Amino acid sequence: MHAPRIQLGVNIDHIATLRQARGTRYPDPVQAALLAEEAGADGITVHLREDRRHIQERDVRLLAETLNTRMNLEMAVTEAMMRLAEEIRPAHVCLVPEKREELTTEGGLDVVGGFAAVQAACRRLAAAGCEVSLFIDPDPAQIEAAVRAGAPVIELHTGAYAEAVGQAARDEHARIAVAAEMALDLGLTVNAGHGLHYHNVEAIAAIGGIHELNIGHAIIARALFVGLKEAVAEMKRLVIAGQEAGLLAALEEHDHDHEHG
Ligand SMILES: CC(=O)[C@@H](O)[C@H](O)COP(=O)(O)O
Ligand SMILES: NCC(=O)COP(=O)(O)O
Repeated sequence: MHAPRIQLGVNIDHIATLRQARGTRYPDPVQAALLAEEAGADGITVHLREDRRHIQERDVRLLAETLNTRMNLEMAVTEAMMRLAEEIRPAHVCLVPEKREELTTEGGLDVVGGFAAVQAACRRLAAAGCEVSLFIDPDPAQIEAAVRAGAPVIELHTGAYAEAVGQAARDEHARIAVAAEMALDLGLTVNAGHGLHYHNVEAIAAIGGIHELNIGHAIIARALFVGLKEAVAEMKRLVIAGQEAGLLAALEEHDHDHEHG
């Protein structure tokens, strides 16, 4: 059974969080991005938040001129962000919900509730040459709305899975797997991310057909102890191992059905 190798997008927001805490020039997210690429990152993700708590507009502009892979710009659907994306034209734009008071992105984008605005944003970004992704919960209604809005890609929010334990984690994993299958059947490219770390990532990578995982916080945290290149390389090994385990399980299931069916 052949499948394209799963991609790892490294989110470097948390490098900028450390810099912004003191208002220094270091650590530099651009330097981090280049090291992550050298260590095997397939793309670099940045979330330019409205409150500018980590990544700054200048970082996005510098990255656009420096990256050797591709930028995935996460942003809210606001007119100011739309204009910036249309000017910079990142390879990928992921539309995300944003609340100023949140610690981190709490839920997925409500494509159903904000349909007209999301659809208009998808059209504008596609016209600017960006591949648009919608960061949504693993919810059939949101997936169906993403297709209607014209987004070719979704990123399934794995935060609830990452926070759950025991049976609840297994239930959240099943929700993501069912959502991924539905989205693939509808012709979408399926990415996933948020809260993934070295102990919970393989089970998500094992879900059939996932194209890319975007991971930041855990990689940057691990980099404190092993260095950024090693932290990225370790995560990449786990992601690929997870995908291979998933493919093997699918093959065994197929053989079993064939023999007994
Ligand atoms: C949308 C998403 O999941 C990431 O961009 C994540 O939100 C980054 O971290 P912060 O939530 O700390 O900005
Ligand atoms: N879209 C998810 C992302 O970019 C990384 O989120 P996290 O790993 O920092 O939680």
